[in-house]
Amino acid sequence: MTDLSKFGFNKIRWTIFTLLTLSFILGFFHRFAPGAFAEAVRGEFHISAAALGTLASMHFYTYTVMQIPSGILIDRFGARLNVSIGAVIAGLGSIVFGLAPTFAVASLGPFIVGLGVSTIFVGIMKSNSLWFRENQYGWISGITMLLGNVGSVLAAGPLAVLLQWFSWRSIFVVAGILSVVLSLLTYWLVRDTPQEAGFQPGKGYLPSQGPVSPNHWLQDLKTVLSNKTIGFTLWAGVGTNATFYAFAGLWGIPVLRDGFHLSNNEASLYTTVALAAYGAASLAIGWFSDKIGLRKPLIILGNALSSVGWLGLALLPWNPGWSAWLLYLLVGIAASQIVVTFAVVKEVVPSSICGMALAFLNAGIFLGVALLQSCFGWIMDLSWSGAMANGAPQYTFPDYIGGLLLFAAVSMVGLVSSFFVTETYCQSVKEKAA
Ligand SMILES: NCCCC[C@H](N)C(=O)NCC(=O)O
Repeated sequence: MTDLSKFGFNKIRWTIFTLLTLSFILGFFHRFAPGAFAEAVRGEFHISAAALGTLASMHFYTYTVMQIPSGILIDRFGARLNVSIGAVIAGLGSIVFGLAPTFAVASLGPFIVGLGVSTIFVGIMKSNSLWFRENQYGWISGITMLLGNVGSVLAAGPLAVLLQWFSWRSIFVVAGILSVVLSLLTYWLVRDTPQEAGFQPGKGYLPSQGPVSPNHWLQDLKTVLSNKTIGFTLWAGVGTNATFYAFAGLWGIPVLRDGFHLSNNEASLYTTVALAAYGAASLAIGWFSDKIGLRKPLIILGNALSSVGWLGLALLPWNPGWSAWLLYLLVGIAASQIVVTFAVVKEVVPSSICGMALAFLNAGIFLGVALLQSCFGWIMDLSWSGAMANGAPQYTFPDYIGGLLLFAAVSMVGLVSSFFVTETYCQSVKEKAA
């Protein structure tokens, strides 16, 4: 084995990080593209809005269901193999969607894409845990989240512009080909561990690396599921991050439109800026947590800010303008707490099974978003006056208060849970000898 220099080490790890991040960003393209291309796709297949919603949601179903299996596979066989295979599958799904002759075949596209991209986020987080030192994990997770978030912004505006020159079909086929190319590059250039890339252990700049777990995966899964801190961090993450995603992704715009008569464009500015603040705060909170060597106070602070934000949105007499900006930014910034939450989850289990633990938290947040979005709508319908216009129900601000109070309650449960999270001092538990 050759002992390469620190410069060589940095070059290899940033190449790995860049390749995995590009796949992550492409994953965001696949997640948000059906929204950007909604009218074009609907027009071509002559389908209703509900059918389009079902088509887009296929991605989320397979993605969520596949999180824990992906974590298990990544812990066993590494990020390189799993992300390479995942990116090829995602690419094929995108090509199937782009070439689909019928709506039934098109529905298969997001299903296959969701299956493929389900390996990417856990793959990158696991790879980060093996290529970056423990006291850099918050910072590198923050950069990962920030770049993913950039992907979601890119997927909205620039996609709509691309559609002026190219058909949605050709854009999906090209995205599919790009995924396949990224998969080949990942297989060629990514290495699961510094040792695999030829670095000798014992150098100061090398992160320590645990062995592959000797246990049956079911036993490791039991270890993850029975870890109390993981349970508490999940509640804390749902209280901040799932509530925010449920709001920014669905209810944050209609509440301004129905409650204050803002146009769609004016209202969407608030959620876009809140998402941008979330991305920037993710980087800051990860860096700050590593710097002070603490995780728990930031988890508590995130849930406290989130609770105040949701209570403010439900009960204060806010209006579009500075008070709305303040409250939207507050819940967005509080949601960045998820970076520290992911770091704790990685640190309270041996590194050999951290893929599974990260996947469990991610799946829980996805499920939380889906459930919270539905419950919010269901609560709105309970208070709805029955007013209709052009065949659609008409809501007013008071109809949104129940949903906002629900989010406040979930954040407060998260706040209580966050006090029970174990402080890791930014260090992983040690691997037990096999
Ligand atoms: N519907 C979005 C939920 C986001 C959950 C989590 N904060 C996250 O960013 N996960 C990364 C991923 O895309 O899997």
